[in-house]
Amino acid sequence: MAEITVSNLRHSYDGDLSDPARLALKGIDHVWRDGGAYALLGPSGCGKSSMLNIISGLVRPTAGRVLFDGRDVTELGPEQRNIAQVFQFPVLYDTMTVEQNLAFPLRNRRVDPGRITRRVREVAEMLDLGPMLGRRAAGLGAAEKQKISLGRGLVREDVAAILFDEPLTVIDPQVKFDLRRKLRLVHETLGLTLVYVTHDQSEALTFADQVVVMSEGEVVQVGTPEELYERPGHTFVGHFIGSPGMNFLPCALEGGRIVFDGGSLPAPRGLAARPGGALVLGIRPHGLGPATDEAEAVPARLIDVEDRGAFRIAEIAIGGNRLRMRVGERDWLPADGLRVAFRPEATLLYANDRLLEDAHA
Ligand SMILES: Nc1ncnc2c1ncn2[C@@H]1O[C@H](COP(=O)(O)OP(=O)(O)OP(=O)(O)O)[C@@H](O)[C@H]1O
Repeated sequence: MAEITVSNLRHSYDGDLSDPARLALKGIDHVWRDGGAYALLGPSGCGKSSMLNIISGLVRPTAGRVLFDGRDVTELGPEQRNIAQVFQFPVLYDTMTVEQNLAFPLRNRRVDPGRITRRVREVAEMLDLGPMLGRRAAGLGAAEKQKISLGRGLVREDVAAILFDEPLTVIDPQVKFDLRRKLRLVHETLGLTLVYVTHDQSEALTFADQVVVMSEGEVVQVGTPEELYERPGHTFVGHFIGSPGMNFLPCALEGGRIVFDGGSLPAPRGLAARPGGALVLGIRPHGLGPATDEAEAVPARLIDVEDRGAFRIAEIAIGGNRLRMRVGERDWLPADGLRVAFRPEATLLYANDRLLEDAHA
């Protein structure tokens, strides 16, 4: 396994770098640590597959460098990079048995037969493929076939990293959950560097130690699932992660207070300089609650309440702002005279979409 560094990576599919807005990748610097379990998360078209294909060597970046353990591999093709890649749809040989399919990447590299048998059994065991090693792939269902594809990615011990490009899209939800758990287990057992591409936040958050969030050709935040949830570094992350996403209120700092349409709150103590650029207050639905005896509360109007089983999501209006507030099943929500408290540690400020790091109340 290797540490993979991408440095000032820019990519345009027509080779023209003159218009930054049109680039598939807009100057990315990132280090994929050796042995890390990463998710690469972002909406369709944000550049995830481009990044993955540049790491594996399937696509050459228009500008920038790719380093494996400090060695520049930018000009090398996929076969010289030693990367395993698992795609959305199963890639295997229908006429071969499960065992032959799993062994194929090793036989191809003339690995010692004894080692092949051991490794194939080990990986088959981890993926629950042991009982079907002798069966032909042709007769198996989509989930089994994709498990074999995953297994073919995992059997090689010499790879720099294993890249998964939305590998569970064709799998039904229950099996998906199971396979994700297995992949985590495989990661813990084998200590491989895994990069898992997905546009599904729950997949990313349950799989990865570190989530790399991309938007419009840029990496907007790298962090643990908890960091992304509790302290989104960018308004895009607040909006994209969480269901429902973060609430945002345009605001200004005046006389030591954050002032927004419909109310105000004390300004964060740590805020040294007055930030420039468009300022917004961000707060997760669980950072809001009906005020009990809080001195600082903001008048709000209840619009609607949605039952989500163990909790409810209330839609409220504060001035001209619409917000979502998470409330317990038994919390009392008055139709008139509702006052809402903002949990200070969940109240974050963003200038030009970037979190002001020292800025919570
Ligand atoms: N082969 C290609 N030729 C031209 N443009 C491309 C090509 N592949 C991707 N693009 C463009 O590059 C941008 C990034 O696409 P990319 O496939 O990397 O994003 P993605 O996040 O993986 O999206 P998806 O989840 O839909 O695959 C998009 O604007 C896309 O249209």
